[in-house]
Parts: sequence; C-alpha cells; structure tokens
Amino acid sequence: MPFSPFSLRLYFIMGSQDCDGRDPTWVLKEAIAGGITLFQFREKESSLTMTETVFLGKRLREICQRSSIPFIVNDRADLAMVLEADGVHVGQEDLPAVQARRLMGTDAIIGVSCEQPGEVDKAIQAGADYIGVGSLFSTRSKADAGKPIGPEAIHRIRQSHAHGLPIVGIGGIHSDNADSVVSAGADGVAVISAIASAPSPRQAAEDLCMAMDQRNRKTV
Ligand SMILES: Cc1ncc(COP(=O)(O)OP(=O)(O)O)c(N)n1
Ligand SMILES: Cc1ncsc1CCOP(=O)(O)O
Ligand SMILES: [Mg+2]
Repeated sequence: MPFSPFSLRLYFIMGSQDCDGRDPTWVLKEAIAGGITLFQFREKESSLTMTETVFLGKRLREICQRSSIPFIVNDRADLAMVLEADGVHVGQEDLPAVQARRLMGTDAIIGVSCEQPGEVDKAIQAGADYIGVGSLFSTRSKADAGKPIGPEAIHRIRQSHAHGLPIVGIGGIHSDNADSVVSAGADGVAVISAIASAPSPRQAAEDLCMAMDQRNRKTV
C-alpha cells in the first residue's frame, strides 16, 4: 500500500479495548467513511487471546484493504507478518526499529515513537518512514504516557531536523486542538479516543478532517 506524508493526515489507532463495547469492525468502517488515512491495530491490555487477536486483526486488515487504507500493527512484527500488514509501529521500549525493518522488509512502513531529538536521529538511521511524537496533551488511552509534552515538541523536532521525516502528533488530540498540532509542523494527527469513543466515529473523523482543512484555508 503506498505511503506518503499525506497518509499521516488522520491516523486512527484502535484495539477492541478502545471501542466502549462496540464492534471494532463497525468502528473502523465508520472511521474510514469519515476520512481516516491510516490505521493502526493496537490490541493492548485487552481481554482477547492471541487467537482472537489474529481473527480480529484479519477482519480489520480486510476492511482497510478494501478501502486502500494502509494497515499498521502496533509493537509486534510477528503479528504484523501473520496479518500481512503494511507496516509496524514501535516505541522506544519495543523491538528496535532496525530489527523491525529487517524482519518486515524494505517495502514495509516502519513508524517509531520519539520524544527527544536524539531518538529521532536513531529512527532516521534505522530507516523509519515516520515518527509519532507525544503524548502532546493529556490522555486516558495510555496509562504510561507520562507528562504531556505539548505541540511545541513537534516544532522543536522540526527545527532541529531539516531532513523532513514525516511527523504525526499523538495524545489527547481532538477537533479543538488538532489545528495546533498541524500548525506546529506535524503532517497529521493520530487519535484513539476522539474517534473510537465518539457517539459517531464517522462524524468525529469528519470533524477532525474539517478542523485541519480550515487551518489549511487560513494559511493559503
Ligand atoms: C503513531 C503512534 N505514535 C506513538 C505511539 C506510541 O507507541 P509506544 O510509545 O510504543 O506506546 P504503545 O502504543 O505501544 O503503548 C503509537 N502507538 N503510534
Ligand atoms: C498510543 C499513545 N501514545 C502516546 S499517547 C497515546 C494514546 C493516544 O490516545 P488518545 O488519542 O485517546 O489520547
Ligand atoms: Mg509500543
């Protein structure tokens, strides 16, 4: 599946634990109808067995494939390979990005979480396709997210790195603050609860798209 910085525009991350008891396949279909551009399967601290995780992952993978939305797996390159995912996203405590690249091959999309400029250098050397920077605002979706670093962190990384590696902001983002993340230099926003917990995931995705479009209109 082709990847470009535009793929990061509205990056939806979800696992069964994020859907408030609703069917994750329904939530994903709604989010796609609302305009998401990338999906990450993040089954974390969930009650699913590995067999159930693979079963759900396959269904979500098929839905993405039908809509030409790249499908990324969080943390686990083994699961990504089983699901024939387009890529994997790894954090600083996960499988090193360089190993993820070796396992998944040259065509895979490799994303790396970074907070510090030094981590960005390492991600570039490892051949990352994009970096996720956060948590920008306070979040309930990740217990170990730490103190919010604010959208200024994206600005700092952009200033110190002229390479233009695509950046997505993450953590506590919704339609009221998505604008500040893109203004700080991010290519897009990554969200869990803003879409997965919304009464209408489709409307929530549309609102996020519109919030970022309005910003584009202002700067043209
Ligand atoms: C796009 C994106 N950015 C950051 C993260 C966080 O990754 P990590 O720090 O490894 O934390 P977990 O998601 O594994 O809890 C992400 N998943 N996606
Ligand atoms: C996975 C992750 N990494 C940093 S913050 C976060 C959680 C983002 O979830 P939400 O969009 O609900 O704040
Ligand atoms: Mg991780």
